[in-house]
Amino acid sequence: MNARHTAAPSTDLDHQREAIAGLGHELRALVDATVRTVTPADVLHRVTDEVRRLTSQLTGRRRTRTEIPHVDEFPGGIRMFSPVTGPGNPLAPPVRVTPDGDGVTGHCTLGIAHEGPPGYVHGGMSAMLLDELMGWACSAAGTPAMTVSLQLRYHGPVPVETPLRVHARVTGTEARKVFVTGSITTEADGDRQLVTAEAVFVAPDPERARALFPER
Ligand SMILES: CCCCCCCCCC(=O)SCCNC(=O)CCNC(=O)[C@H](O)C(C)(C)COP(=O)(O)OP(=O)(O)OC[C@H]1O[C@@H](n2cnc3c(N)ncnc32)[C@H](O)[C@@H]1OP(=O)(O)O
Repeated sequence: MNARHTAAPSTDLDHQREAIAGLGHELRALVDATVRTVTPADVLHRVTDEVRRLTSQLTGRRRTRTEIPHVDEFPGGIRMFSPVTGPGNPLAPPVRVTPDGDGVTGHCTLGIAHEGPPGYVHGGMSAMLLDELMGWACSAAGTPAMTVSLQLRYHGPVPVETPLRVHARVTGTEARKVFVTGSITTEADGDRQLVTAEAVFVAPDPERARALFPER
């Protein structure tokens, strides 16, 4: 799991993002502990009551389904609650994305919460990582777009608790269509592609984009 971000906040927005990331970090630790524990039922009941009590403290206004969080930059920027890159989402590893020469690279370590076969990553999780990174590659190329087709090949199992590298790059465009490839390797063996992907993304036409994202 990624280390908690500890840089000093400089604005209210940074302060809010810092707080969101802090809660996300602790919740990821809770999720990890939850899927590993062999503690007896009476302890689980006690913890369940405590978690229910904590959840009830997250009161006040909740954002609506289509509302873009004020801490985000959409499209193509910060997504605090993304299930892949969002530091505030306990479902996210989270993946740290960096631009590279010909696309984008994501770095993450998945835990037992993301397991499919024992000790290895769930295939759907690999698909989610690649889909997201390929979306970032589209944005990095100046064309924010949505997946219309995603084809994956699983060449070898992806280990959990192992630093991973997810790479994605745009290989071509045709009007609003963007063609993208991606791969997952371990950080230790960047030459051995464990999963590869080919995808077509489409940049929605402006009218469709307004209908899909009314609060953008
Ligand atoms: C905007 C940025 C948002 C970024 C967020 C992060 C994304 C992370 C990745 C995702 O998870 S995206 C979520 C999963 N994807 C979807 O939910 C998309 C569902 N599909 C749609 O909503 C519409 O297809 C879409 C808005 C993407 C496009 O609708 P449009 O009405 O704007 O496009 P249209 O249907 O006219 O198709 C445009 C071109 O794409 C082609 N196309 C459509 N579906 C295709 C397909 N499946 N395979 C190949 N090509 C396809 C279509 O033939 C056409 O080609 P031509 O221009 O050559 O005629």
